[in-house]
Amino acid sequence: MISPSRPDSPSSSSNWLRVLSRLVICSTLILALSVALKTRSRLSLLLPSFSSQHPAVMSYQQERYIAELAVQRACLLTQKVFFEKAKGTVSKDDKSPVTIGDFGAQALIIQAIRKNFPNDEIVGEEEASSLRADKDLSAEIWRLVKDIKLEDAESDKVLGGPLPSEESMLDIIDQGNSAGGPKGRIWALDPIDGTKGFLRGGQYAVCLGLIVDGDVKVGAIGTPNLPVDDNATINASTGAQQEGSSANGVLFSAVEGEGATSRPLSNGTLAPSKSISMRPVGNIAEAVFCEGVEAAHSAQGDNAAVAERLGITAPSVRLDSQAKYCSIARGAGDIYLRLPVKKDYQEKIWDHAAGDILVREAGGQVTDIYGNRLDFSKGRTLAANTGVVASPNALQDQVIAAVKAVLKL
Ligand SMILES: Nc1ncnc2c1ncn2[C@@H]1O[C@H](COP(=O)(O)O)[C@@H](O)[C@H]1OP(=O)(O)O
Ligand SMILES: [Mg+2]
Ligand SMILES: [Mg+2]
Ligand SMILES: [Mg+2]
Repeated sequence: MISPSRPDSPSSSSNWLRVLSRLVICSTLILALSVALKTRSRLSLLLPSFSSQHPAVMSYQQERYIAELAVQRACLLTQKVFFEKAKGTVSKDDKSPVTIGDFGAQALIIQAIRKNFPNDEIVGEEEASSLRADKDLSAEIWRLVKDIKLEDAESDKVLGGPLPSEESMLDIIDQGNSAGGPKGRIWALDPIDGTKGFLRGGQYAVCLGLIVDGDVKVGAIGTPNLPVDDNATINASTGAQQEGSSANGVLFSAVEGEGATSRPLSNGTLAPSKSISMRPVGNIAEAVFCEGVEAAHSAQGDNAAVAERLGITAPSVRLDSQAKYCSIARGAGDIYLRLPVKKDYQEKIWDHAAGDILVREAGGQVTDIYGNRLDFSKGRTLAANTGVVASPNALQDQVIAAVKAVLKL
């Protein structure tokens, strides 16, 4: 027969022990929870810098903001050069205006990256050795750079304010010397993309992309001479007819998984943005090509053969620079073809990084002529790719099939 247990029996004291140990576990859990909550609220106060090391927390919002603001400030410089010095110089065979704009814009943008993301690497198109050898040119660029600031003092401070000296400007230009590669955070910078367009008085772009572990995550492109109106007719010679006109000047940006936006360029804080997307095209024969102006940069005869194969009859929109990516991303044109002229030309990462994410986030695909995604992990060039084909998701397979047929791939 089993006797009933008494309060002082061994089984009753083990009950007490169990209750006590539960109490200890509960209070430890409560303590751990409160420490975690406090740490989280402290992190959220530090979020801008925290997110740069832990992108999942805030998906590159700070990077996008700095990229947009830095590109906007650099556009103040390029436009100053464009209106004061560049327009029409192509006929005089004087390339120095674009050189001034290139170096000046690269200095201003790298300064902003260094200030906000000091551990990141930068692949910039320009390097300062030729400038160190040309004291007059260096002094001229410094005179321009030192006076460029956003009208809003706070925004300007975020980018690091004015550079301290001409020497520091040269040093900073050289910090775009990263070899690129498959690991880490690498900014790809083209301070003026489409130098020919710039000199022609037409389209050019200031382009900045952030590549993380070989994939583009953030892009910002300033196109001072593109019309603000998405539906305005554009061609190679559409430019900023008048200095200070509010009809032209657009800032595009995109973050992976967050869509693409555009806003008018401004002199101070960022203007309100709107979301952009590629145009839905039901019948591919109704699509419009966006192509380069320079015959040396893409094979225009092959482009025409692809258009014919797809039944496209509308004339191509011809533009210099990554303004082509921007145009198709906002539905001002549908398909961007850059078919190779020379087999051995390797495209540069700064010529495509920002455009790649912009189009992908606007509902398109960007591949090479074989239909492979652009591979930004190979160093300073797209060594694994040949040519570029970009179009809305629904059309890409058809376009690639036509490209392969024309190029006999
Ligand atoms: N031989 C070439 N093939 C393809 N692209 C080139 C070639 N030479 C220069 N580029 C780059 O092509 C881009 C502009 O071409 P497009 O306007 O036809 O798209 C620019 O990035 C330009 O450099 P840069 O940045 O120095 O202007
Ligand atoms: Mg370029
Ligand atoms: Mg360039
Ligand atoms: Mg160049």
